[in-house]
Amino acid sequence: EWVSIPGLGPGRIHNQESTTDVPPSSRGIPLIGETIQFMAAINYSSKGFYDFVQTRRLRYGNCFKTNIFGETHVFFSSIETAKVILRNDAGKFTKRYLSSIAQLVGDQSLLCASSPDHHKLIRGRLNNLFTTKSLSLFIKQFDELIISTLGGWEHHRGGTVVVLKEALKITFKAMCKMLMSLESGEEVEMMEKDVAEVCKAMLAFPLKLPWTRFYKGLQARKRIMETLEKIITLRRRGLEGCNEDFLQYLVQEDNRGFGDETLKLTDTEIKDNILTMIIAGQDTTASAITWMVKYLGENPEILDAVEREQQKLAEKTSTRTSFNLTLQDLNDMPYASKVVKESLRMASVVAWFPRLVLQDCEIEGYKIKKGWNVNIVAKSIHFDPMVYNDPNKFNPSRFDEHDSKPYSFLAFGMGERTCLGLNMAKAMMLVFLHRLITTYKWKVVDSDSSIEKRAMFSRLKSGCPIHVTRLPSPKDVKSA
Ligand code: HEM
Repeated sequence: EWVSIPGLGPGRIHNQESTTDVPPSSRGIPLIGETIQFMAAINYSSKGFYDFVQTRRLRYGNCFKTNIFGETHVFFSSIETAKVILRNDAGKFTKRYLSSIAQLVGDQSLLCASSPDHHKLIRGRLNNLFTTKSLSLFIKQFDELIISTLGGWEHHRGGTVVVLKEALKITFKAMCKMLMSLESGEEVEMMEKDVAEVCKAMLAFPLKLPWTRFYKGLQARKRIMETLEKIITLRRRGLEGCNEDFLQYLVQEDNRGFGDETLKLTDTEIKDNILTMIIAGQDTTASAITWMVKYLGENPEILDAVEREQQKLAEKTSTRTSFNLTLQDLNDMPYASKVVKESLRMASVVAWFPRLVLQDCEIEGYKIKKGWNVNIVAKSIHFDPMVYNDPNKFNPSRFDEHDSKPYSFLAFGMGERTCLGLNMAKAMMLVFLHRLITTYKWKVVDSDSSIEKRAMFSRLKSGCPIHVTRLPSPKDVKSA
């Protein structure tokens, strides 16, 4: 169970020494600061990074300062500050990841773009890809993918599958198809392994020696870039049919040229951002799906309610010529949508959002200096009892009321850096849920809640193994 700390209002200070306007902190060791404690939490604690934050929140309150990798970091856990920093009205903040992460996903990546102008350019170009039309096509493709994958689960190891492992395979395939129309083959398998190596290296100590995780991650990135280069070259030469995918759109728009060279994305920008979208979309969504299955497995009444809703929908779709799920079907899943939202709150897959301070400013009464890093801890907000009643309880109905506090739900971030793929992520979770529930009776066979060590996104260590037994299909039920 996550520890919740009642009564920690914004800026409440527990440290007697902190009477100045500098955020409370422990000094740590000169130069190294609290790097060791931070890395220890990521590498050894069953709650990962969150353990580092929670220990200090208990000591100092919702705001504390520390030093990691030679830089000053201030962590904030209140909705008021989340609003100030994520809205960024005065342009005082920009995003900045640890430089090791930027090296792995690429310095042209939207995820890491620090310069506001560069971010705006890339975001503008990528944003065009996330239309309702592409979402509808994606839902159909994802549904077909899920049906074909899920179909064999009852024959797999006596009906036991590890949800995270399967979800990672499925979301990887979905991303590759949507982005580049890549479906199977050696290239895809190699890339899947390499993307996993890149992800593993993200929170590793940034040492470039051949046996380190970081080095292996960089090598994997190099191989991915070479594959993407080959694919882009073929597309630019018009040698690869007329695919309706994100890459084709990016290449075509570039060929049209807009008459403005500055709006063109270079091949490096395209490559970095294809990798970015695979990383941003695969691991996060697979982790969220896994947590959702775990929470439902632990809450049978909620599972019953969502089963009723989904079976009703399955009866409806089984009478249609195409029984694939549509965007409209997903809009007709009000309870499952709340299950998805509540799972995202509790899982807090992206636990914190890092920003760089561009100008001296004051937050929560503390002086924050230019050059410092400020971090919004979404997970602390999601588990704050002042924000969510009984936050450790999995309760989708808490979202029945529509008047939630602003900046209280941060699973996809907020403001100018909000997740670009949020509708696709929610769609994947809903389609997965529908097919799992209407195909199988299932139960979780390992209740461990520990988080996987060293993972960039919050992932369940057990991977959530489940045992499945096939249900009769709605058509069989009718004809019986
Ligand atoms: C459940 C799944 C997902 C979660 C929880 C998630 C969460 C997030 C969060 C919290 C951010 C903002 C971080 C910040 O402000 O510092 C973000 C950004 C981003 N996400 Fe997602 N995401 C998910 C799925 C996806 C998918 C499927 C895609 C792509 C298809 C995607 C693409 C992106 C991109 C490109 C950004 C960077 C946006 C920018 O900086 O302007 N995400 N995501």
